[in-house]
This record gives sequence, C-alpha cells and structure tokens, in this order.
Amino acid sequence: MNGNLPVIAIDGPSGSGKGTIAGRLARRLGWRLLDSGALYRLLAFAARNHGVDLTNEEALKVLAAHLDVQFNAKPGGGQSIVLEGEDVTDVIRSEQVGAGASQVAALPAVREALLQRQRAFLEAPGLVADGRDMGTVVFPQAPLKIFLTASAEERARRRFLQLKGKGMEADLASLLLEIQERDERDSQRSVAPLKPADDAIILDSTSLSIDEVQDKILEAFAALGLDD
Ligand SMILES: Nc1ncnc2c1ncn2[C@@H]1O[C@H](COP(=O)(O)OP(=O)(O)O)[C@@H](O)[C@H]1O
Ligand SMILES: Nc1ccn([C@H]2C[C@H](O)[C@@H](COP(=O)(O)OP(=O)(O)O)O2)c(=O)n1
Repeated sequence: MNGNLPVIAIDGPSGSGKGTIAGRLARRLGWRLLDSGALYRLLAFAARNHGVDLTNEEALKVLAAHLDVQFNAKPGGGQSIVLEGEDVTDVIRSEQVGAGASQVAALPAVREALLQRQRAFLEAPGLVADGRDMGTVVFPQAPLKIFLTASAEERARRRFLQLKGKGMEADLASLLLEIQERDERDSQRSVAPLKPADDAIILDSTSLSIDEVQDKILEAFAALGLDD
C-alpha cells in the first residue's frame, strides 16, 4: 500500500500560514498536495446549495461521501477547485464558509466519511497535507509533522489582507472574533481536535516571514535524510 510513502503533515489554527507553506513545499519537492480544510469548506458550501442543515449529520455524511470535486493544479502554482462543475476556488475562502466548515467538521460521521478520500491523496513520491488532524489522525505515520501557529491578532491581520487582496469583504475586528470562535470549536470538539501530535515540531510564525518558515521546515526535512 501507500503507507510507506512520506508525508509532511502541517496542522494548526486558521491563518497560521499552513496552506501557503504546504503549497510551496509541494511545489519545491514535486509532491502532491492535500488541502484537507478545503474538503470541509466544500461540504459546508455544498450543504448550503442543496438545502442541507449544517446540524443534519446523516444527510451531511451522505453528501460528504458523494462530493463531486476536482482539484486542478494551476501552471503557476496553487490549485483551482471545481465543485459540481463550478469553479469555487475563491468563494469557499470566505469566513462564513470557514465557520460552516468548522461546524460540519465537528461531526464524527462527516470526518469518517472524508477519511479515505484524504488518505487516497497519498501517491509517490510523497504528500504535503495541511489541516487540523493530518499528523494526529489521517497520517499518524508521517515522518515530519509541523504544528504551525501564530497569535490570533496576527492571524486575523493576515486573513484580512488575504481577503482584501482577493477583492472580498473583510472587517478586522469581526475576523478576529470569528477566528477565536473557530479556534475554540476546533480545539474543543471530541473527535480529532486541533492539537499538536506528540511528535510534532511546534513553529510559531508570528514574527517569521513566509520564507523563514519555509526554511525552518526544509531544514527539519533535510535532517530526516529522506531525499538522500
Ligand atoms: N509567516 C507569514 N507572515 C506573513 N504572512 C503570512 C505568513 N504565512 C502566511 N501568510 C499570509 O497569511 C494569509 C493566510 O495564510 P494561509 O496559508 O491561508 O493560512 P492557513 O492555511 O493556515 O489558514 C495568506 O495571505 C498568506 O500569504
Ligand atoms: N483537517 C481538517 C481541516 C479543516 N478542518 C475544519 C476546521 C476548520 O476551521 C475548517 C476550515 O479549515 P481550513 O484549513 O480551510 O481553514 P483555515 O484556512 O485554516 O482558516 O475545517 C478540520 O476539522 N480538519
């Protein structure tokens, strides 16, 4: 099976820089990328489109098992996401969809329904996976686990700039509140809560640039000797 292929697991709270770093590492190493948060965002978005209540665990489980989604690598880096034929790359990034994602992600049947789909991303030569439980639940065998964090204020500031950059509505004070609420829900849930794996390297990026974070992770990766 694919269990022996290497995985770099990058977990952490919203806005810590997981997606950015995971994308860069995957490109640099020529590995596949799993943006697991996008799956929960897609489910919340699809549920709204299909009139499914975000507390209806049974219906959400069925929807999760049948999500018609494609991740397409973009030539210049990054990926576009197509749900039921519609390009939803940007619309699923709103904080409202993030809050819905956090809500459906707390339901055990939903997490179970998405587990194999996530593991199926692991292909040669390796996978960079970002989310909340990559190192604890989905890929516990990963040889390199990073728990990326930053202060809530810095994360809200980053998200504000990111949304503005995409031409989307954003308010710094509400973003901070929403991020704190999401941190709380993601950390307190009973299944696969947001927490560092016992063997994770904890990296606080509050005062690190993206390049500095990348260098630290590449250093830790090189120390594993996997690319010898
Ligand atoms: N170390 C950093 N310093 C400054 N900005 C960063 C840093 N890491 C990421 N960013 C920016 O913060 C925003 C959120 O990053 P993202 O990768 O989407 O976080 P996450 O996936 O953890 O929610 C992006 O616009 C990204 O460019
Ligand atoms: N592996 C994962 C990934 C995301 N989730 C949930 C919890 C998060 O609040 C939402 C959205 O995740 P996403 O990584 O897209 O969010 P951020 O980009 O970090 O703001 O999904 C999860 O429970 N497990």
